[in-house]
Amino acid sequence: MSRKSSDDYNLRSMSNLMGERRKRASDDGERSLIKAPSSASLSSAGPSAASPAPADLERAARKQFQQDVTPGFVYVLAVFSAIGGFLFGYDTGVVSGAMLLLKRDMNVTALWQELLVSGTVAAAAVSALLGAYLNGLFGRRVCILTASFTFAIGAIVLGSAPNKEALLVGRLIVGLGLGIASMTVPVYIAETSPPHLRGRLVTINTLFITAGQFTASVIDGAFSYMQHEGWRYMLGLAVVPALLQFLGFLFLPESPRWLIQKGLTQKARRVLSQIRGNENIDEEYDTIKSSIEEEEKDCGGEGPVIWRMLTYPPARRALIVGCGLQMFQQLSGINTVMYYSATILQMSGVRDDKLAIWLVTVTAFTNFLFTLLGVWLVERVGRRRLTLGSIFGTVLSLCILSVGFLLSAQHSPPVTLHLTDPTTPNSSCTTHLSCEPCMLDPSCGYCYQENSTAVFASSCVPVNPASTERAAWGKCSNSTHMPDSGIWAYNFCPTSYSWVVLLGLVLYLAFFAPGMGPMPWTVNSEIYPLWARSTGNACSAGVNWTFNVLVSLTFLHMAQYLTYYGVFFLYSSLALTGFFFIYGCLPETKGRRLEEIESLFENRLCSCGISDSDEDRQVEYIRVKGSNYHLSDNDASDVE
Ligand SMILES: O[C@H]1[C@H](O)[C@@H](O)[C@H](O)[C@@H](O)[C@H]1O
Repeated sequence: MSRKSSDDYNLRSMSNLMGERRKRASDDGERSLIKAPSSASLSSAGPSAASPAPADLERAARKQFQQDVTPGFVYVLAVFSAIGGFLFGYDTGVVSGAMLLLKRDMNVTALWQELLVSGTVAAAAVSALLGAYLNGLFGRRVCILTASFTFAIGAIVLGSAPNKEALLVGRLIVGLGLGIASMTVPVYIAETSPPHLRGRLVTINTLFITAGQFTASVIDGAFSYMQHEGWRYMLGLAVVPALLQFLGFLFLPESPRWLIQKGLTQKARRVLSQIRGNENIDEEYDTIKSSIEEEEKDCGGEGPVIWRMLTYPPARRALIVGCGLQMFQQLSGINTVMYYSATILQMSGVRDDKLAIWLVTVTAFTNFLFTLLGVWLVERVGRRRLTLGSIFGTVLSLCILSVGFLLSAQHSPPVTLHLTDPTTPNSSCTTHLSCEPCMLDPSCGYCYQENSTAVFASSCVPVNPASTERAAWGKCSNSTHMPDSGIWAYNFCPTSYSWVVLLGLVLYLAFFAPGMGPMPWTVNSEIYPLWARSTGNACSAGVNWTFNVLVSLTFLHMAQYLTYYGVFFLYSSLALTGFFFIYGCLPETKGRRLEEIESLFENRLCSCGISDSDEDRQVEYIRVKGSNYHLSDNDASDVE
């Protein structure tokens, strides 16, 4: 919707709203507080003694609205949709623990491990793009049903897989479901929520992603005690939430916006009344309808949606912002931290593998807990401030992580015994002089003794090709630890600076999780006009999955060339670039109707736009019941 029509609409809707409010106020004895100003007074006169200050109006109306026009049904919709987020987190999180057991039960080589882990993410990237087409054609509800059905089939295939080829098929099926769910669920929640709750409800989806990751880590821990076939339960259990979502969605409605777009207006009205409870839906219905009609005139254009988006400046700017946010989310290294937190924890002195697995649940829980903080903050501080604060803290904590790794590297213990085994004469391990380069070489590990008073002999030896849990030969090759056997450090070095790394890890999650974790999904669900919403979300979700796989697959290789501190420093520079991008491009969308958000991307000098720009300062909106009215400059100065 253009700025002008949005303002006209705001005037109209505010007058209607005030009429309604006055009626209600007389019942409540609130007549003295809420009066209906005329359109003229709304746009020209400042508040007088007869009309209360806009801030009071807003407060009273918001209170009233929250009391009686937020039916619980929107929460039911959000929670059932967010099971898609839970499955996203569960399926991406559970595989690391399942892999440990699979390596024992089936002969999975390193290549197959990589295929099983990244096959899902790659399939998700492709199916997220496909999801745009399905969403436009069949609607959000059918897409969510398809995704949950696909998850359920994938889980059954995985749980009963007779060989690794079947496992790969199952992982690919799960990936197809993931891609569709990840792009549809935020859109569905955004389209069914009232504006004042939209941010919070969409953020619940990311909360469920992190809850899925946490649950996966607990299930991994619990089934790691099972000698055989524990992986079947780990991978197969996803069928339960998938079926729950499928059954739930059989009874839940389609998005009213999609229905109106398809001309199913009677049905759309029914759904709107159902999800808005006792609220008058005429105004919302009219806004959606007129914005769709206007969109068809203004940006109907010719050709595929992605082409129309690229050639229509507001949609193109929104696409840049949406994809940029998703890219910087992944470039900040979240999934490296999630996947390699066991290694980071081992560096801090946790040697016991079982304990390390359980401590991963602590990392996942911290991520969950701070995402919860994001759910609480998003409607209080807004998307823009939350994202900026979050990425700034992320940059700082990545620097702390980097410094921790640097200190550990500088004080890396030396290799004192250079041994060569006749069976591996050409091993690169003998060339490393300290633990740091030895650890970074994937074919070697560091074997040492702790607190030894004898002449301390530590060596860099090849890893056992059958299991990274022990050395190929020497003191660390015993699977049962003898009193005089050494400590096998694969992927980590003993260090006394682990507390700096741990501090960095905790701060990282505390800053990343409330903002950079959920906001890219939340913002993407609201910045595109309806005609471009599915395609915009599909592209940005595709970007998220693509960078997810790129960053997590390259971590170990990059660490070999740049060392750990180099990689984390690189992530922090990328996150800093993200900070400037967000500062320059992300407008505030809090409290605005989906139909008016498009105007935030119009006529900007910068390729994107800032909400607090001079232009926006002249046009202040008071949000009452999710509707806005347009104030003159005088009035704007009175807004709290
Ligand atoms: O927003 C989510 C969330 O923060 C997860 O923890 C992360 O693993 C995902 O990649 C990300 O998209």
